[in-house]
Amino acid sequence: MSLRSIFNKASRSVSQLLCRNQRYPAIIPQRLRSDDSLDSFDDNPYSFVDETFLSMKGRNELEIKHLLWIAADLKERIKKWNETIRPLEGKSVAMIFQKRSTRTRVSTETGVALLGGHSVFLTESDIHLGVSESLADTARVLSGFVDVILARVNVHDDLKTLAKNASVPVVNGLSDIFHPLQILADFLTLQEHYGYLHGLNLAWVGDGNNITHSLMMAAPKVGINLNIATPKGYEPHTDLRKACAEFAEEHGTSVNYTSDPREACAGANVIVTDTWVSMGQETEAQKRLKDFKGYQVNDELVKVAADNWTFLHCLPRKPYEVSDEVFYSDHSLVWQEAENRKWTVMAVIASLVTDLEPEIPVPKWKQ
Ligand SMILES: NC(=O)OP(=O)(O)O
Repeated sequence: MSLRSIFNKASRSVSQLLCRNQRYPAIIPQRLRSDDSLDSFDDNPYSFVDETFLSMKGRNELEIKHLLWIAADLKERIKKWNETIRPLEGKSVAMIFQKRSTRTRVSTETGVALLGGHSVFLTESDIHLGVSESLADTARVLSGFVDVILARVNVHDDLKTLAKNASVPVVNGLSDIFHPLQILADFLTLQEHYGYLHGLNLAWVGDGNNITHSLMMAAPKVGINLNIATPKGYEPHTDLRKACAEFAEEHGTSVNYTSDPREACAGANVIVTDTWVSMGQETEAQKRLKDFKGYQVNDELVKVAADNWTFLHCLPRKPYEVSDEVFYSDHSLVWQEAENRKWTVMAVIASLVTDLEPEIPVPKWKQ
């Protein structure tokens, strides 16, 4: 045994001893189990309870932090200590994709494999999805084969249909309304960079889209203050603004909306943006490029940010929304953020179907 591996082993043992009394309550998988809970799937896509992992609207502070802790634990133990952790041995994940993907697809496939599981990538041309077999029937059939369904859909209602009819957990791999997996990766990245989440001021600059909505459902709960700048007509959904305000009030955080990117970025620790033309909006491209003029995150805009500012982007990136100077700067955490998609989706899937508990010490959430 080399000196290095003896040192690694000793460090791991000390970590495990230190964290023994610091566990959060385990997350109980909140799957649909009885007809009673079907009532929560009403016609309003914004008001349902998050029964599986569709939006993070229904996830509380402890659950979000527990997922981040599991993700950090997997990253440290597998990547740093080279441990073998295989809680998904014998388990399968169906990955339904109605849209293209690099990060969500590859992070899930490789992450599930790393945990000992098996994934099946299914596009609309592979299965009878909504064409010669209804989504509901597809959900019922897949539930007999796999332990988790992860789906990237055009319309959020399709996720609800899958979740309503599946007897296994359904994970949102992106919909028109939410992208919760991305937000977990963002939080893990910020936790790694700053060493805490509570008290960070995060400025969103751009479209009030699925990423914005997911940030709004989670950031106030973990102590992050939000300043959201969108052009008129591209604001986040009103019902979600109401929910976000309630989360902020409950957790003592702030949420502000403006159409002025400079106002949103003033004093910001974290600046986040996304493409101005999401998948499926290609026909609106010309109008959107015009409407978002002045919203580029660039050297001029970041002058008003805090000295320790960082930049996040879910990717893929276009130069319209962020200049090369910012995107490739030392302040940009985008590659670390992309990698963290893997550790966080692993945490979500493992926590839904196994009793996996973290072994590293609980992260320090406050400065
Ligand atoms: N951020 C993200 O979801 O990337 P993909 O579209 O490549 O999955």
